[in-house]
Amino acid sequence: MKLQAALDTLTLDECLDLLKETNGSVQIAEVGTPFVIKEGMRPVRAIKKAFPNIEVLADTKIMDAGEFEADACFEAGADIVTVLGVSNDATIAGVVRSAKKYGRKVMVDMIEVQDLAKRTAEVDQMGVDYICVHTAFDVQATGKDPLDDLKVVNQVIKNAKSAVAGGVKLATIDAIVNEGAEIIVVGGAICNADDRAAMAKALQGRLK
Ligand SMILES: O=C(CO)[C@H](O)[C@H](O)COP(=O)(O)O
Repeated sequence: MKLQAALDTLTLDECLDLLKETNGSVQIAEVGTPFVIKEGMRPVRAIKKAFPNIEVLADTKIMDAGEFEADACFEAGADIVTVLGVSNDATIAGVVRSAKKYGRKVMVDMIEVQDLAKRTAEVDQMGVDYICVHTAFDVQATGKDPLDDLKVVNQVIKNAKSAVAGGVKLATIDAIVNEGAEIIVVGGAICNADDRAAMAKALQGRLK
């Protein structure tokens, strides 16, 4: 299991400090979608250069022009790129082609997929590395969390590994760990913690 820290709202300098403070607890640094919108691929390059041993995920949530957009992320040094599960198969296939070309990985973000079992079965046949269940930030306030969706994906997948995102915190991580996921994504619970290093260490301590 790997802990992925989602860096969504901090500045680049704050992210570099966070990764220094939490070094050893975080295996994957996610350059979050809001961060990509603000800064493009600059944080991907900077984080990869400063922390060559940490995997960098570009959370681009690609929806079209899959190969072209994924190429740009991998050229910047991303180890993993995200594409949306609701995208056309041709878009996901393009991202997979790009990843194979660069020797990198693809995560499919299943945010807002309506028939999760059906789409997971389809995407699982497409050569992707991770299938990530994701409770959208905008619906987390309703109390929904991603555990039930993770159970669905874990029952269906035969090739890809599962990942989970959306409001995961210390109080909810044990149930996720017990269910099983290769990557557990935590954003706000680390970035907004009073002591980020202690929080990342505590979360990492719960992983198997
Ligand atoms: O992709 C995202 C939002 O679309 C976030 O990075 C992901 O949900 C993790 O952040 P948090 O733990 O704060 O929900």
